[in-house]
Amino acid sequence: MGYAQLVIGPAGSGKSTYCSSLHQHCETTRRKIHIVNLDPAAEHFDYPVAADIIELISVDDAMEDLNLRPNGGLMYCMEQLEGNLDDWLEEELDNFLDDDYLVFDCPGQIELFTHVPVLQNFVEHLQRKNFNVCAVFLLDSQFITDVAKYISGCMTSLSAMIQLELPHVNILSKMDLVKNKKDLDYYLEPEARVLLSELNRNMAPQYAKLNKALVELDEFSKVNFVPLDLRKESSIQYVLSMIDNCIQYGKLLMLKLGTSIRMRTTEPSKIALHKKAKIFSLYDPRSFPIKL
Ligand SMILES: Nc1nc2c(ncn2[C@@H]2O[C@H](COP(=O)(O)OP(=O)(O)OP(=O)(O)O)[C@@H](O)[C@H]2O)c(=O)[nH]1
Ligand SMILES: [Mg+2]
Repeated sequence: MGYAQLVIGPAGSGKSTYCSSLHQHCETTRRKIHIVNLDPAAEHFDYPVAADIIELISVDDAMEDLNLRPNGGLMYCMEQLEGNLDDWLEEELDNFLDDDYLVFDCPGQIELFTHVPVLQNFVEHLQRKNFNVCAVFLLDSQFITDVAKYISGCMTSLSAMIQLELPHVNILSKMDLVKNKKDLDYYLEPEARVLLSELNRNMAPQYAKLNKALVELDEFSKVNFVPLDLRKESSIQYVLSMIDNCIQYGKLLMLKLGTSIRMRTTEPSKIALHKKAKIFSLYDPRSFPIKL
């Protein structure tokens, strides 16, 4: 059983920076993760690249060979990825161990997770290879300076959730740039009634019916954001443990640990205590209180 995060979100939302900080955090905590670059336009990396789509195709090559513009070039590259799942991806995955933890740093074109099936097929392939996959959707906290932008971010996330049909964690990135954290409480625990009145106040009256329909969407209540401040290890750990929970990372490890503890000690109270400590630190996000 392998584990994977699919890091998605609009362009510039902080996906690659998140991957790099996550890698550093895992190094510090002596945990092994591998970051795979799926962005054929990426040139510089702040993390060691365990596998790279550029070895298959790059946007520059696609643009030059087919006379495409950057967006067309990127979509072409992603189609190439889709067509090479059984060979290129298969070969790359063979380089990892069965229970490895991979983090896929995706491009920011929103069509990739709204209406083009590339990532959907990619995920299905990973699942066939026995990976537990979680979608990690990043939204720039600067994006939600007003309620309309917040709703638009939620809709994008929702469409990724519906398309990918994966366990899904929404992250509000770049929290270090938020001056007044209190302003965000409103969005982190949104109330439909308050959102609606705010929307109506900001928009022309002809949108009132649309606003009401949007805010009352049942699925809308499933979109919740977790703030992430990369300056704080506790914040990274909190987000990571939420994602681990979603993909049940640690369950197998815990079983193995349980067995090895039992082999070293036969005293039942000690076994229970050790197990409890491990379960708590591996699974429970509350063991890493988040301070904003
Ligand atoms: N202050 C601050 N800046 C950040 C943070 N995360 C990312 N940035 C900046 O935001 C910009 C975009 O970050 P990236 O990590 O490249 O974003 P991305 O989502 O990978 O972008 P694309 O790959 O182009 O879609 C860069 O200038 C980063 O330095 C953060 O947590 N805080
Ligand atoms: Mg990037």
